[in-house]
Amino acid sequence: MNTNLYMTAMNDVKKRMQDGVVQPCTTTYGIAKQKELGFNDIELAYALSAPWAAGIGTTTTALEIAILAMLHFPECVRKVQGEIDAVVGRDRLPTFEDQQSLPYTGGFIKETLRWRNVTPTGIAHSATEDNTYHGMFIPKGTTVYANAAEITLDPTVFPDPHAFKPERFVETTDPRLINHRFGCFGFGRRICPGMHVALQSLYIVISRMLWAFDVLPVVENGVEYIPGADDFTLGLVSRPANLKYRLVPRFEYVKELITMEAERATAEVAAL
Ligand code: HEM
Repeated sequence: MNTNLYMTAMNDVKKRMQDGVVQPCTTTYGIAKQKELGFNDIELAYALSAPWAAGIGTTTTALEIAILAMLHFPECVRKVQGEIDAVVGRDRLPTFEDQQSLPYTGGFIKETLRWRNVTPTGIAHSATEDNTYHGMFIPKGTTVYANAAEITLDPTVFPDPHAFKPERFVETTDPRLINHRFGCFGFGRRICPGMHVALQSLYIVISRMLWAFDVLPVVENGVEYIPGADDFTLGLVSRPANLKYRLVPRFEYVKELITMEAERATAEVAAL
């Protein structure tokens, strides 16, 4: 299935290159250099598309963790919505231009990624040389995991680490928090190359979601159901289990504005 998907995506760009209606991008670059790279079509399609696959499950999981946090910490949601309403108003959706003016919303996203880690054990690395760490000998070739989940709960950096406090990233003079590097994206030279795409995606989706909707618990047999804050699937990417919620429009013309925005975005993509 992946091969079909990746080949279709690449062939679409090839056709648009032939028709002269394409913006230069990684794919146009790769196609132009195919012979020089020595890749056949399938190899090239994978090289161009597969890195994005690493970004889909991870980014949607981060969004699900944000929704879980919204259900558990409605007072933080009200502050995000208050900030968005004051800065953006009611007549348009938030845009990337608003991002710098929405510090609490930014803090909410940072706190989401800190509170519950998308990849709690990080990705396996291999020691490239013999090491001694805190008196423990780690021979070359050892598989090493960084305990990412614990790193983002370190009380010396994040006091009261199990509390959800977006303001810890806003009302601070601590350079470790101001320059917070998001442990959930890994470390060193193999740090996630899609980190900035992920952060921008989360900003635009979360700010627009909370501009438009209240995120509320579902009601089952007359009782509000809130998924457990520690109820997560096991695996490299760890998702909230049994996540259920309701999106309730915050005002009447939400549907109309969102439909208009979807049509505008579709037209923009078609024009590329
Ligand atoms: C919230 C979303 C994301 C999370 C939590 C995340 C997390 C990670 C982590 C932990 C690693 C391993 C880093 C290491 O080895 O130390 C990684 C690697 C990687 N990520 Fe992401 N990622 C996210 C989004 C994305 C996106 C959107 C893309 C692509 C557009 C992407 C592409 C990649 C690739 C290609 C690698 C492998 C890099 C390498 O091995 O050199 N990721 N990511």
